[in-house]
Amino acid sequence: MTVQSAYQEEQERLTESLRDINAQLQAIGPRYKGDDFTEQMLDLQQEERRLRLEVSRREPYFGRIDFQELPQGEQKPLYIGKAGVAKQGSSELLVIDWRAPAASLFYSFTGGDAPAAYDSPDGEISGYVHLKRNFMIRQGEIVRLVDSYVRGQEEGSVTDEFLLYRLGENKDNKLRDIVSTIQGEQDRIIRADRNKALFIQGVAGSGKTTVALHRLAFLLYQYADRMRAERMIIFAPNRMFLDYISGVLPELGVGDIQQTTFSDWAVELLEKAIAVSDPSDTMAYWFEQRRTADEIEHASGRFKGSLAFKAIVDDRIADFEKRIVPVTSFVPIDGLELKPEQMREWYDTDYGEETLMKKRDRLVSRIRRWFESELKMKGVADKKIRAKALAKFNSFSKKIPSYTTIQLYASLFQGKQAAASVPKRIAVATADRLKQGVASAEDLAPLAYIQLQLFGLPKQAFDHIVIDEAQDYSPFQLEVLRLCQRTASMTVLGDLQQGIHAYAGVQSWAELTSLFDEEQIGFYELNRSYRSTMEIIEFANKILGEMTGGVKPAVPVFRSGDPVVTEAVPGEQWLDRIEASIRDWQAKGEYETISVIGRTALECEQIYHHLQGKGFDASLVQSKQPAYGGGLSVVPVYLSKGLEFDAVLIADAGENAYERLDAKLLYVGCTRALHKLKLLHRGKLTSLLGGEA
Ligand SMILES: Nc1ncnc2c1ncn2[C@@H]1O[C@H](COP(=O)(O)OP(=O)(O)OP(=O)(O)O)[C@@H](O)[C@H]1O
Repeated sequence: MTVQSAYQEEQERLTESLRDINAQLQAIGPRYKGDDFTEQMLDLQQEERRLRLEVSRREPYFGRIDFQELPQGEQKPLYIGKAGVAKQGSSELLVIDWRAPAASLFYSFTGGDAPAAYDSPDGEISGYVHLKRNFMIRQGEIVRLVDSYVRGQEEGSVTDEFLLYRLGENKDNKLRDIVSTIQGEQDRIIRADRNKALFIQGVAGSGKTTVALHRLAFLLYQYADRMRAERMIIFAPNRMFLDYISGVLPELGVGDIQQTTFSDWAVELLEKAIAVSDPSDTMAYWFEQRRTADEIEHASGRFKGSLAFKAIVDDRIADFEKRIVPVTSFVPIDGLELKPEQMREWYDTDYGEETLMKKRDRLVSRIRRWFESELKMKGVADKKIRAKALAKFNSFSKKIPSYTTIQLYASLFQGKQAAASVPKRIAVATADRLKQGVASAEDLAPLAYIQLQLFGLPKQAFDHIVIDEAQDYSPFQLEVLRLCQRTASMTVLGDLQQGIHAYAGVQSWAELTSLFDEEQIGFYELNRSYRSTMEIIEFANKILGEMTGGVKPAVPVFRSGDPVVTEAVPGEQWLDRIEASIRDWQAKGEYETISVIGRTALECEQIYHHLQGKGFDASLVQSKQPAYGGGLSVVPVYLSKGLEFDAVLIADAGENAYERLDAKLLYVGCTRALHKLKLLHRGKLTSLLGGEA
């Protein structure tokens, strides 16, 4: 078949499919507004269906795979879209959902004449793939049609033409879904076993964030009866990043998943009993001035995030628990005695799995009930005696220790015990802070942990947790989240090579995986980078050189672009040359998003004001920012993590800006670029890049 006739045939089928979808949409009645519960439920279902059809109307499908099931099946075309659609009034499928078992073939098939297979609820199904076709459909028209595999042609291998086309596009201010071009190694993660803690080490631009979001959509589809969106949660590094990723799930037809930062979540769990210090202060401390390797190694965040510190917290909690059950008898009136053995028995046997403060409060209530009923049985009616007994109860119960989370945490930094277990400078700084009712980000994991031990989780446990940029998490943080689940079902993703928050995060995945039993873990690596051109990736890989920490360097997709340029600039011309580069790029009109990435917030302010003064419509990204608006932005390098831009200008890659310890920072900055990367440097180029004058 010629390309022309294939196109015509597909266009006819598309028009027919759209007619069907439109007819189904029109047949949906108005929304129900009454009070009847059953009707309301039906209305919700209908509304969901309407939304699915709306998604389909925009782009009914993006792929087709022709499959012939063995041993005797017929060759059938399967059209794959974001939502499955049946023909009107029939069970025959016009489009199958990308998450359906058969659709996995579209992603996993790598070519060749041998039979391919996919897992279905009825077991493995194998057969021959005859055709793999990609479409791009806009406003009811096929604007692009690419056959990436035709059986019997081109040595039978799948080509990447469609992927390359998609990767070559410009980006705006939001991350997008990738359903039409998910790659085999990504698909394996998306469809991986539900009951596992999946750890994903993925190089910059390998699609980690995107894959995690698609995985959520898959889990909700596949385990609709067991997993609920409201019981899923995504942890991202900051609110700007949350805004950046906020478009993907709705595009995939998924709503209601909680999206938060660890800090916001912990403050909520602590019922806002404590304020959190401004994260920009921490950022400023670590990134605006030079810090030594020793300072990083001995940072209080590393100490408080460690399992060794968790053991100290556990000891403190155990000590509290040991003191809950009184060791002396309670004697409210002469001749009436409640022995400690009895109280111990109640505590140990009756309150089972309750949290500590609940057990403590129940014990106190029980003691009160005991003496009240004893007095009644003994017929003690004298008001004076009763009042005296009550006073005795009050003083007895006061001796049973009681803590708020913050009190218990604060007690770790006071007294002799603290001196023995917590370094003095950390104890003093933390105690001072807590006295003022303020916690720092590093206090939140232990505080949340204590809260869970004392009072428990107020809401339902999570069905699934996604943690993005997990290399910046401490083992203690992950342990806290692990406790909020019934079974380990997590997607934990990150890149050790981008571990720029070394003062708080981990240096190896083992620090996090060791929290789980071996059989609970799945470990995946993503080494192909989809974001940047080959030139940019090869350039960025050089920055890390040998210091890869056991992580394989990023492998580019074969997408070539402009060479990376480094340019020396005299100090006095620096701002003008930044301006000239941007002007040049904007004049070409090739890029939608451009970022000037500076080393510090101070440097960025300077650049931003200069650009503003010259009439540029730029935005300055700051750490508390709730959203990133796209266009031209000026971003401190440490805030650029997770984002991407069509063109990136590293404002100053001089030796003074990036020393050896800053390799990961510069790597993060360079790997934000999709198509164009240029580095200016005042003075000598950083030795990370060869150090030329
Ligand atoms: N299979 C794919 N098809 C098309 N685009 C893809 C694919 N995988 C990833 N991308 C694109 O690559 C870019 C990087 O993806 P993403 O931000 O999810 O990667 P990441 O691994 O989280 O990156 P980083 O760690 O550098 O922040 C995005 O623009 C995404 O759309």
